[in-house]
Amino acid sequence: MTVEVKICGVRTPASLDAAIAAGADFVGLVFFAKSPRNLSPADAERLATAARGRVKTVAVLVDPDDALIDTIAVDVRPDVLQLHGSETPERAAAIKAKTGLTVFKAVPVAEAADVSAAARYEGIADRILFDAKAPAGADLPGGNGLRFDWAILEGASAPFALSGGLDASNVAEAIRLSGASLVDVSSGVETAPGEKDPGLIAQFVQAARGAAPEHKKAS
Ligand SMILES: O=C(O)c1ccccc1N[C@@H]1O[C@H](COP(=O)(O)O)[C@@H](O)[C@H]1O
Repeated sequence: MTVEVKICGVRTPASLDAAIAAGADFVGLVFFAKSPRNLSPADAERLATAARGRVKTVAVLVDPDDALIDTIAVDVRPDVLQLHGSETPERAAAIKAKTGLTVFKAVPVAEAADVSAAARYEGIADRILFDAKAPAGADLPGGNGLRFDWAILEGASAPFALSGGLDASNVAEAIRLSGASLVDVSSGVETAPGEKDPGLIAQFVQAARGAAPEHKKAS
């Protein structure tokens, strides 16, 4: 099984090109004012236009209102909406119905009970994205470079995505322990918050491609 890769927080044409050259499947465009990766809809539209037909784009949103969703869906035209806030299953379903887009729902994880709680999004979200729970009072709900115990995902319903503190040195182990079919990285391919590094992006994609979940490996 090939594990898909998402490079999140792409802000420049050079970073977009680096992700495509490395063979990423998705790039994430972040719409969250407090993030060092935040984009205006106009800048995101330019990047999404450059990406079209080369790599899938994911709009990363945190509790978006309908006006922002309309702007993103009409102007940016991403392939996927990633809901990274406290959106309820009902809200996620309404956003999916309104836009007709694929929806990834991020679920914050600190312990096994958080993984079970993701079941309420089954049949609504196209993919659950398990991300490390941000510390209380953190500015960002994601993109903090924090990880959690990947082994607690062993019983999660597949297919799911994994993020939180991944980098080229640990992504193969994360895939092996969790069984994730998509891995998502932001801080782990940066030299400073919001500054993507082409070499780190290439190393990350290569490391993820070489990995296979434990239970999928040939004996
Ligand atoms: O990256 C951000 O700035 C961000 C802001 C708001 C919501 C989500 C965000 N990113 C998501 O966080 C994880 C990756 O984080 P990291 O690799 O630990 O830095 C991933 O799901 C991003 O899509």
